Amino acid sequence: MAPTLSTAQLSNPAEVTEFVVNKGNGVKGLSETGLRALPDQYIQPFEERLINKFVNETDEAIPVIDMSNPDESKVAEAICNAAEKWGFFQVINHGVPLEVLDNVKAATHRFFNLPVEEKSKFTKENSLSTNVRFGTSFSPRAEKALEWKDYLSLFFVSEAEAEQYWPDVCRNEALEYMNKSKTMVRKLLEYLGKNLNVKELDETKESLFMGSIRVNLNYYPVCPNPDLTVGVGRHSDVSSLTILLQDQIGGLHVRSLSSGNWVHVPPVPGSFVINIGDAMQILSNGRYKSVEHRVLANGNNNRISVPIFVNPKPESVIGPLPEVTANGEEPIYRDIVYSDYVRYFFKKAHDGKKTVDFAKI
Ligand SMILES: O=C(O)CCC(=O)C(=O)O
Ligand SMILES: [Fe+2]
Repeated sequence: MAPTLSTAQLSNPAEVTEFVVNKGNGVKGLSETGLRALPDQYIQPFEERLINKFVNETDEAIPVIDMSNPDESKVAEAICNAAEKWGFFQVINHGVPLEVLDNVKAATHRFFNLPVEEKSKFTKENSLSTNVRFGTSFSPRAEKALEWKDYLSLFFVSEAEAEQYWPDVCRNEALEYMNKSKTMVRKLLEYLGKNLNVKELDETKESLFMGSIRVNLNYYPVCPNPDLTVGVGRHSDVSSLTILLQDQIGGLHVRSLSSGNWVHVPPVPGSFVINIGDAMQILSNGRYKSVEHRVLANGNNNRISVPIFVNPKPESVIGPLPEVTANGEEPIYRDIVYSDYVRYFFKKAHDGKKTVDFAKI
């Protein structure tokens, strides 16, 4: 049965927070009450809502790269160019079986369609593992305005840990998705690394670029006033690389480095959206760009996405790679323990590109 909230409860911010955040109904539960107006705490400041003035006025588009091109040097060149000029690109014919993508999308719907009693077993308060977290918005306690999104975050430690703690309805599909994507991730990192004079992805480099992995299942339910809020606010990712699977609904926008316009990332069936994260921007001494992006709320459709955040190991020290600074290039970032960087990111609300300044010299 759909959850209910009275009109009086809906206009009381404390009651809404109790229902969405503490009781674990999420914005999906809120959306399913059939509410007609956006509760106040989801109303974003005016400047965060202006996106529609900028989109559709641009014919810019992020590159779509066919990874099956037999001329591998062309693929590598296109990827490195996109990483420098856009920080974002899409890949097709990437070698990850389409069935694996369909299965993880179906598993995402299965998880979010569970009754609230089941999902709330995985909230911060209830989850038996700190590596498994069902939540809403980005950081509800730090944010002045909330985001219209629920998520399940799965930090991979081991198959055994996942077996014990990840939700049954999506565990195998999320693991399969993560494992089957690794060959492609390695390829991308090899191409990006070679262009930085990193000769091979040995154990040390693997641990630095892809030493830890987090899979998120994101759910953006239908929103009563999508123009007043956001699905995800402006931010850049703290990963080295993010691999994103989106469904056919659309709504992800990327800030063009050359024009400042917000550019829509159109859903391309069977593709991945790839973006450079802050860790890679730091490791490459600013050569590869971790770019601002955001997701619009949608008034007509529910949307899901499934990012894989490919990260350094939490205990890794990241800073400009010696291969990059060997030729005398001045480092623009200091060395920093990756987990300190991530902690700083999660301590505050989404605020565009500001996190990376934390590592600036
Ligand atoms: O859902 C999307 O398209 C993007 C989500 C995102 O940017 C994130 O989870 O960091
Ligand atoms: Fe992101």
